[in-house]
Amino acid sequence: MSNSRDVLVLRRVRAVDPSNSLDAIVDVVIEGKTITRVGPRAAEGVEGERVTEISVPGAMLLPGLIDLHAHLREPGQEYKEDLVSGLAAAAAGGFTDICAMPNTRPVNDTRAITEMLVHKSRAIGGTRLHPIGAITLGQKGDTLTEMADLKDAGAVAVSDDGHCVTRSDVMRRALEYSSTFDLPLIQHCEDHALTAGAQMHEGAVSTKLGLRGWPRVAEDVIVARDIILAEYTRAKYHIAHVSTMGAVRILREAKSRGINVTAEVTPHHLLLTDAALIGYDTACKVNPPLREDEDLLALRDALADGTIDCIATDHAPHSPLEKDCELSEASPGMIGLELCIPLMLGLVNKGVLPLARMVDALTRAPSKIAGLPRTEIKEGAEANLTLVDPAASWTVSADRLRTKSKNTPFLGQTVTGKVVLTIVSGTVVFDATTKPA
Ligand SMILES: NC(=O)N[C@@H](CC(=O)O)C(=O)O
Ligand SMILES: [Zn+2]
Repeated sequence: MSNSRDVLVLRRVRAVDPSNSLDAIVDVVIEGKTITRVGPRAAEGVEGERVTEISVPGAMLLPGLIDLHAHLREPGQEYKEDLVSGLAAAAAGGFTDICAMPNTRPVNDTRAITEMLVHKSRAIGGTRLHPIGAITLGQKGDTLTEMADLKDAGAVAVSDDGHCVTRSDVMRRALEYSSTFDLPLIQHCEDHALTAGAQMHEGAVSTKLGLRGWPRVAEDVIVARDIILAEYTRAKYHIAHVSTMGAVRILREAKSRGINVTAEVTPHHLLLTDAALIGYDTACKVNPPLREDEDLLALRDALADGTIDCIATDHAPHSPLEKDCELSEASPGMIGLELCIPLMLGLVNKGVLPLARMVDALTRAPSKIAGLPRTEIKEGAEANLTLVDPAASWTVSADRLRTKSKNTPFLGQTVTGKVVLTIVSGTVVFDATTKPA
């Protein structure tokens, strides 16, 4: 985890940082916490006892990845995940920074819990954790939290994720209140009255399986209403895990009118459809549900053209208690931190997603939304970096994952692309360079 190396040299890496118009084979020299040299021959002459060299043939160096949406389950559900396992999974996934959703037990709706998360995660070290505070007390959707306190304690955004703020009056006040503290408000867009009893996306597959569905419009009506309220209040509004073609259309139109709205998409919504539910696999039960081909294509297009700003994992660990059961009993969610890079590189390799957009969507874009310091590859910047071996193939299996929970439909699949090194503020927090890929 820690390292006392004074100088770290990454030799001949393909450094990709679109925010600095960088895509070149270079050496990168890190001294202490800082990137001191970046260039084709930057490592020349750097030698000595305290120099550590890392050379992974064909490796790609990215600015440290940032996840706006992860569930670490602490406090309260440590049997699914805790800060130690969640931060270890984040580091192994290449994330230098992750934002933790507040749907814990109890809900993070107070200064005390936010402070606990900040202090405990700092003591653990490694990937940095940025708490997200609740919008309403207990995420019940009625009474606003003390957002000034949450922000002061370290919260970077507010969200009732897992639940939607459905009341329009509450949403209006929440947007007004959060904007006075310049906190982005992240909405889980679901009109719960339209999704009661839903197990999956409403469509031909749900009909065939005899399962109650969550229609696209349950997401679309909230997105539309919220954008109207965001325009009215001039607040910073962010859509969590957008999943429908209708929401994409509304988002695109809002952006074209200059409204302050942003959105994230998950890897699973870019790769899977409701067809994955045909075997009643509880690993594929997730909120919002996996949709249809036309949604998936709309999401891909919108991510590629920047209408959707960023990729977020929505890492949602659940134990066998919540997943080894009937679909109707199962909790929604899937893990994501350690699969994000291979899954997204898969889309890059297929020509669906330009590499520069993938990198931007995992680095600059989320840092801007959450107001976090940027991670970047340039001389003088703090060394927050992710080294990836884009050619390494590996098979996803429970024993290779650091997260406590193994709920993913990608188990058993062979993927290409592997994070080999994660550096936070000059310290190596994950290192697979010496182990076989
Ligand atoms: N995505 C999910 O299906 N589940 C999330 C909650 C959420 O992000 O809505 C969870 O906390 O398990
Ligand atoms: Zn959600």
